[in-house]
Amino acid sequence: MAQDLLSQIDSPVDLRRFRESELLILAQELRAFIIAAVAAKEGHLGASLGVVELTIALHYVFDTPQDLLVWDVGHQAYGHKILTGRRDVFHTNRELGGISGFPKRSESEYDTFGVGHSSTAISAALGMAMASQLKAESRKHIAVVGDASIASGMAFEALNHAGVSSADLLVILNDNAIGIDPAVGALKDYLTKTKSGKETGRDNIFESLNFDYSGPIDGHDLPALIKELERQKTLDGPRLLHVRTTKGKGLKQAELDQVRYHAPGKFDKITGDIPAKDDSKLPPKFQDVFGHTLVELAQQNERIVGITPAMPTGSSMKIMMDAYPDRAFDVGIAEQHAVTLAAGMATQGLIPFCNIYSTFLQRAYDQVIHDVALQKLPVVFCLDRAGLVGQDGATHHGAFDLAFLNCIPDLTIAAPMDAIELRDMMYTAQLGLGFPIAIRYPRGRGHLMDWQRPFSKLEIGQSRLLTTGNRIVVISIGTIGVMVQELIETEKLEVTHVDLRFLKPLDKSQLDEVFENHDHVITIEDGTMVGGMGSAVGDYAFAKAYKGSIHKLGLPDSFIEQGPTSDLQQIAEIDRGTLLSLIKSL
Ligand SMILES: Cc1ncc(C[n+]2csc(CCOP(=O)(O)OP(=O)(O)O)c2C)c(N)n1
Ligand SMILES: CC(=O)[C@@H](O)[C@H](O)COP(=O)(O)O
Ligand SMILES: [Mg+2]
Repeated sequence: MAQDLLSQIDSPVDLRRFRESELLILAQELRAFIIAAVAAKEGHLGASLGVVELTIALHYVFDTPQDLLVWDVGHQAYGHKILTGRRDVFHTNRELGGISGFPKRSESEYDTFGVGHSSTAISAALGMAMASQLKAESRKHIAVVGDASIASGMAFEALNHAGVSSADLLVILNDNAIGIDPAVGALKDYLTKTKSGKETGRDNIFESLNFDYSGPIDGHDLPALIKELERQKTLDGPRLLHVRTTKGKGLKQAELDQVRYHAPGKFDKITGDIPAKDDSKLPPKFQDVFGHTLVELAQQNERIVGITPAMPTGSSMKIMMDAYPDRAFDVGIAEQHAVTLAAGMATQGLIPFCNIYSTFLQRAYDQVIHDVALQKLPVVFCLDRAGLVGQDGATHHGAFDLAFLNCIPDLTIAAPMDAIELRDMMYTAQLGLGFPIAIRYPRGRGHLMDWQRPFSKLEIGQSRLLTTGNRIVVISIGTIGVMVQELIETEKLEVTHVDLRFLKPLDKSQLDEVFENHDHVITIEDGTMVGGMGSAVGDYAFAKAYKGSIHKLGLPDSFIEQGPTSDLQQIAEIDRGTLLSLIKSL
């Protein structure tokens, strides 16, 4: 790039020295930098490309970090990171020991709020604005939130509150008409139709909530953005600036196929092409086993419906949506609603398969307890991305589901070891259980090529004895059992292995037997050790006055950062080497 302005920017202070004409060149450089970095190292692409001009304009006009800028989700904040002192370490984005893929308070004073889950920015920025008022500090507070994220309940709650506050809060609605998948819902229709605030007057939804609404303006017109932000800077109180952008802006393929280029993996930085991969010789991803199995079951059972909160592609619910458009629903980023919607459907005899990433179910905890379990409604929760997820890091690991679900009465909790078990659990779940069940499985692929076997009904709460040894028993839950079994077989260990299958109800008769015949119990899981499967087995052993030793392997009581899942397993000591050493030491 001829001028290389980007390399002159170590902080937004440097940026503010540029002339507006130079900022246009800088936008090109920043875009090229993001494309090159993500092409080589993977990560979120489309969202950051769409806000290049907005990011430059915000740091140019506002006095960051004195003025507080909050990004929603944070997957669009790559430009922000690069302009705020992290250009030279950006090649470590999402790597083990590198910078996080999301804004993170411990990483930079410009990262005012840690994000990863959506729809928090307005609440957080409002909280900051109210704190500034109380402390009589003069600063601006800006929340940048996407069109899909603003449709979430939490964002509405924040708008509702902000509208009756006098807080100095500027909400920038970054409207690109898409989330990860095409945006859904009535608000999307409304936003698409919105013309200028002046034309719609008090009919404008944000004005009705007491916000000073401006826009929509072109989010790629840098001079216009700067002008408007300069104006906004002189204002006070709750205001919303509606900015229209194009996700993937500046890379043709990313603009044309916005879903694929949300996080495309490695690609050619010049052509944008994603290298063709032949996946036909690989075992399927668990999400695809879920999607195809759901369609198979739906063919046989017309009471089955599918629900996803904004993750049709990631969860493969899309397979069901394509096969049965009238029976599968993307409800937008609305985990709480998704769970209670499923509960409502279940009251009327439907069998909802509600697929939610483990980490995002955290948002709907009360709904699982109050709306589903307490009423014993037969909702089938399929919890994808359970366990460690890799590069998304601490905000996204599905570390807590086993622990937070196990204390809920009347909820069955299952975790398949492989694709066949996943299918059989889904099959069993729709046979008219009369109670809710959560089936959790991880990100990525299983290990079985031959997985599309005829269904078998599983006994709820019954484990599977995989090997019989003596003295030592390893109890695993979920896919980590594959590693355990492979270790036992390759090392020819005389160790008993129980694939627990169900955390709840616990297979007490199997546990009684292994306590009776073994001196040492090892539990291993890819969830937190605090309150997880090991705790449940330990509690039962205590109740039975088991005299042997119990060794718990699981995620520690600390947040685990990003990195390749296999590295994180080693760090968390739930890997093959750790298990082998432990077995040998016993
Ligand atoms: C609570 C929660 N649910 C789901 C997600 C997964 N997710 C990440 S980005 C995204 C779409 C966001 O769309 P939008 O707000 O329009 O931002 P854009 O990607 O278009 O910039 C979703 C569903 C999440 N991060 N948090
Ligand atoms: C930012 C966000 O929350 C999603 O984009 C998430 O990174 C998707 O994760 P998967 O890649 O596991 O679908
Ligand atoms: Mg969007």
